Amino acid sequence: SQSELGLIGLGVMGKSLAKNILSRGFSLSVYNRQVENKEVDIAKHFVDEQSKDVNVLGFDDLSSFVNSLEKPRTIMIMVNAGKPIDMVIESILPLLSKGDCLIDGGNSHYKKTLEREQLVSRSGIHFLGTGVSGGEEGALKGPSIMPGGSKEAYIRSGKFLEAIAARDKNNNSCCTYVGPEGAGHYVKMIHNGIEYAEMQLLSEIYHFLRFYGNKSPEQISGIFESWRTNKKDSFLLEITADILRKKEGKEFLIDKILDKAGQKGTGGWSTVSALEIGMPISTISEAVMARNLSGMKSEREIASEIYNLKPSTGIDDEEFLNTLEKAFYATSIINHAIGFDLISQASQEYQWNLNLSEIARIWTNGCIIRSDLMEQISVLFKDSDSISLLLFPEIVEILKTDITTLTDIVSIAMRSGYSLPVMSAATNYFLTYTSKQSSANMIQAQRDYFGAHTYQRVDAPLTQYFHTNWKN
Ligand SMILES: O=C(O)[C@H](O)[C@@H](O)[C@H](O)[C@H](O)COP(=O)(O)O
Repeated sequence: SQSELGLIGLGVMGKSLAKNILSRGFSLSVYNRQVENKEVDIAKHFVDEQSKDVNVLGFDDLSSFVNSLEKPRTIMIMVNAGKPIDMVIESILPLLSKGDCLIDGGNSHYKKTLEREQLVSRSGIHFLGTGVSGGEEGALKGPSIMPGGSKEAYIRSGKFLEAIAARDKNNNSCCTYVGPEGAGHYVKMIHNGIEYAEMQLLSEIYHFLRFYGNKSPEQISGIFESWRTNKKDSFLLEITADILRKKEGKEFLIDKILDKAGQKGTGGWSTVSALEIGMPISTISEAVMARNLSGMKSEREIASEIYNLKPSTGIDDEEFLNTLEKAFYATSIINHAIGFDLISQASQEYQWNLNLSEIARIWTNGCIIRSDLMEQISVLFKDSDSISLLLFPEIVEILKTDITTLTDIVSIAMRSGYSLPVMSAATNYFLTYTSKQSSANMIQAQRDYFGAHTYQRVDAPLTQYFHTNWKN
């Protein structure tokens, strides 16, 4: 008998997803190309590993793989983003029939996804550019899934994705049709942007508590564990507290890890997208810049010798820790607001008609940024998703009081010689976002002074632009 679903690419995510699919009772064909100088037939090896009661076929030949699938075919492609996905499409397209559907589950760039969708649709093939979040464990037990592309394809193939996805608190699937074209991969990209900033926020707070607060990793783990209560829990807070308890012999593993952060691009792409559509993205771009700066390890070592700055340590009493906890949560809210504002703006820019409440709902479980805050965001956007998160009364109530915790912690850190890139970016963003009068009138004057770029006036119709001969 033929398989209901096909999966190409048995890497970390592909293998876990394949096991997830089999655990839901679907019949599955898996394909993995023969890797040079590797004896093992990866697909055959995967099949041998599975228990006998699952329905799986393994192939290292693409046409036998395609012929093993029920028509119209649905094939998930789990290979690295970029060239590998184009190579798979190129080799499989001639083997497919009209109405078949390809699902790209990698971290592909949303503009490439649009190109690929247009390419395969010329052969009558459907394409779903699909964000999959949750890492290895999420892929196995239930990730958050963000499919975008042809609605028709989703109507037919979405059932597989909805079945393997995580469940939200009402037991609904954390998978929904996000929108047309590259909307699925766009939303996954911003998911990763928010993820970058949340990770950086926890990292800079860990570092501040470690060196300003003179706390051991274990003590900091305890503090983060305490923050997980009273509806402020998140997957990233949970794993960070876990990481800080990990020992190698008597030593903490965190102290053995080199402070040079890697990245595969989605945070940077989010920043480029914000620049393209003219939106602020400061918490996310600062997180990307912090990774770039961390990469300059040897130069930082030279600079630290030359400048020999001595960051001071401070009093980290109960009050300080309470203030820090509030500042952490306030920064996280501002970071999420920035991410959702960008999604909302992109939705208008590209006419994708994205549903922010549904996007937040499928991010309440399975994905890396799942959190109690995301539950609240999903509910808030249900009422209206045309305003910023920062304008909902429930959020105003929190930030109106807690803005002082941000300015307190950031100023203590700055005075003591510690950088808090994401927390200070959030503070700067919020102070400007909440000020009727910004400093941009001076920018307009300077631009007009040296470049006659003209300016609008507060006392004239906004349709009129003025130029001043500043020298006279
Ligand atoms: O949602 C997820 O499951 C992760 O975000 C996943 O997509 C991956 O781990 C990122 O690629 C990490 O991104 P960097 O390698 O850029 O940190």
